[in-house]
Amino acid sequence: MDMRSRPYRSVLYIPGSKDRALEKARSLPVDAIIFDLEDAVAVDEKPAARATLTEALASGGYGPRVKIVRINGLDTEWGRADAEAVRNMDCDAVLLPKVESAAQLDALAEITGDLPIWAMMETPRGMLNAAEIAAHPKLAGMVMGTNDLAKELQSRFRPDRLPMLTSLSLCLLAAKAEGLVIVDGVYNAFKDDEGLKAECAQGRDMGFDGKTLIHPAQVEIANTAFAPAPEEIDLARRQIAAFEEAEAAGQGVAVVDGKIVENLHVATAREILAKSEAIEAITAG
Ligand SMILES: CC(C)(COP(=O)(O)OP(=O)(O)OC[C@H]1O[C@@H](n2cnc3c(N)ncnc32)[C@H](O)[C@@H]1OP(=O)(O)O)[C@@H](O)C(=O)NCCC(=O)NCCSC(=O)C[C@H](O)C(=O)O
Ligand SMILES: [Mg+2]
Repeated sequence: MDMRSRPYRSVLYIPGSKDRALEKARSLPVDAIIFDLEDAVAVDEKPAARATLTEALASGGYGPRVKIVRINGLDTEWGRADAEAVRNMDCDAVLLPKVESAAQLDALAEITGDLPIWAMMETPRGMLNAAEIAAHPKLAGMVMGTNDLAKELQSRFRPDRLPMLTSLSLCLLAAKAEGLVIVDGVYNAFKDDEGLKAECAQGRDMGFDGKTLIHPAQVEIANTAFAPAPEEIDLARRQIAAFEEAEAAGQGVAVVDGKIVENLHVATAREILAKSEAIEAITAG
């Protein structure tokens, strides 16, 4: 399956330094994993984490989960060594934090070659340059870094995320314009299921492909929120059938449940069914 057509409902951060978490992730029903060498790893542990992660990935066992390694920024003392190590790791993509320009992606690509790049979108300048960043030829996905963004914006947490909406929308527009994957930021209160559900629902409604997570307890909620619901699948099937029937009768529009169905709605219905099948395929396999 092509990297961009895979599901990304649940994208779990795992500190690259934590053996127990690296082991546990092999059995968690997540769509993708971000193996972190940046903020989840203490300064004293950075070089050791790089070695631990290289070994864990070489040992395998992560199955169909997309494996993304988040390195430290290239302007830090660890960034270059991380990028050189990632080039030889068994992973699907490299994730660069605090991306603010396409030039930063060029610099990374010089080290990591053909490996797809993902960008953390988490600074005001990154938001303003989102279109340029998304258009980079090596970029495959964007990850919202809402903790860093809140720090930079000096905004407060609100359940409705009003202070974040402009930034989330700018990155969504940039990612969608280029056909990239884009996943929402983390929900820090990992024991607050209701809060997480609400934030997942908001992210799903906005058009995000999934949510980044910090704890295994968050996985099921994200998987449910970002998968097509049974009612959506049923409606998609009925829309396709009704439209095909209308077309056969020489008409360009059908009506289902009192609402019009045109070509564009059929395209969305087919995407819903394709996503549902992709989820079934990775769940079964
Ligand atoms: C938040 C945690 C520190 C909590 O850890 P812990 O106290 O160990 O939790 P539990 O005892 O409830 O853990 C139960 C079991 O689950 C495993 N576990 C915990 N977290 C993970 C994980 N992320 N992946 C895999 N497995 C995990 C424990 O090992 C226990 O296993 P077992 O022993 O078998 O029962 C911890 O969850 C944690 O460190 N989370 C990740 C934090 C992180 O990655 N932070 C950085 C990313 S967030 C960010 O930076 C986003 C962005 O840049 C931004 O700016 O917004
Ligand atoms: Mg961050």
